[in-house]
Amino acid sequence: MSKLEIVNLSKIYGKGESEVEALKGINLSIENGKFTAIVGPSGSGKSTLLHCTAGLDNPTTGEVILDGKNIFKLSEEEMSKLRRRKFGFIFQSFNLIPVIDIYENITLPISIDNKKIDTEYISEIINTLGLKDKVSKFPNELSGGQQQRVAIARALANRPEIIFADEPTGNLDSETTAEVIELLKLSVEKFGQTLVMITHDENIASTADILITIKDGKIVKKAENKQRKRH
Ligand SMILES: Nc1ncnc2c1ncn2[C@@H]1O[C@H](COP(=O)(O)OP(=O)(O)OP(=O)(O)O)[C@@H](O)[C@H]1O
Repeated sequence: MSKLEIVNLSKIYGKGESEVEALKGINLSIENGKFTAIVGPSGSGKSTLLHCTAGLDNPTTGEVILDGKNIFKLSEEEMSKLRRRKFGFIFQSFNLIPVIDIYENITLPISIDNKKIDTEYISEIINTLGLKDKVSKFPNELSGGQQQRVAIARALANRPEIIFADEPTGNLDSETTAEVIELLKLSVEKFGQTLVMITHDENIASTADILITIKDGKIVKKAENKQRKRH
């Protein structure tokens, strides 16, 4: 069953001579509980697609349907609630808050929403991501890989329906990359969440359930990997 329907999405940046058609009529269903990887050359429109799909940017035309509703028809308040409650984000830069400790960083999406923290679930995430002895530390006391694990934990904290990740390992060395990706996939499988990830890394892409290739703002290939190893 699909979770999110992307319908005829297009995005034009700029006007006149400086106009760039970044997305040209994208149609795609994001499948529930699966890991979808998006690959393609630099400038092909991957980040634009991810940002529009996640409601971080407005498309020029097209719809993104979640729970039967076009997210671009939501009010500003409904849209920010949607981003806060149903979506989780992981970017290349970890975007942790330096003045609060790791536990507070991880639980921030819940406290911002004035929700009660499910301490058992949060402990499970913290243990799965190997962060148990780091919870009272501050971001600058952690390595890049550890900070990205915190960002993953934060993205999982409010049990989002979908996690969007834009080159989440772009700033990490290859060993840490492998470790972070394994943990991300393990978390997604263990907690049953949908993951959409942009990556330049062919090894990572080859482990996805669904591999989408974008070129010049269009989907040129959609491949399903039925053999993917499960943990
Ligand atoms: N804010 C913007 N203003 C104008 N043009 C933009 C803007 N953002 C992206 N573009 C252009 O839109 C096209 C698609 O960019 P996008 O960042 O989506 O590609 P990408 O596949 O994610 O690239 P990369 O792999 O290098 O991150 C590019 O030609 C880019 O220069």
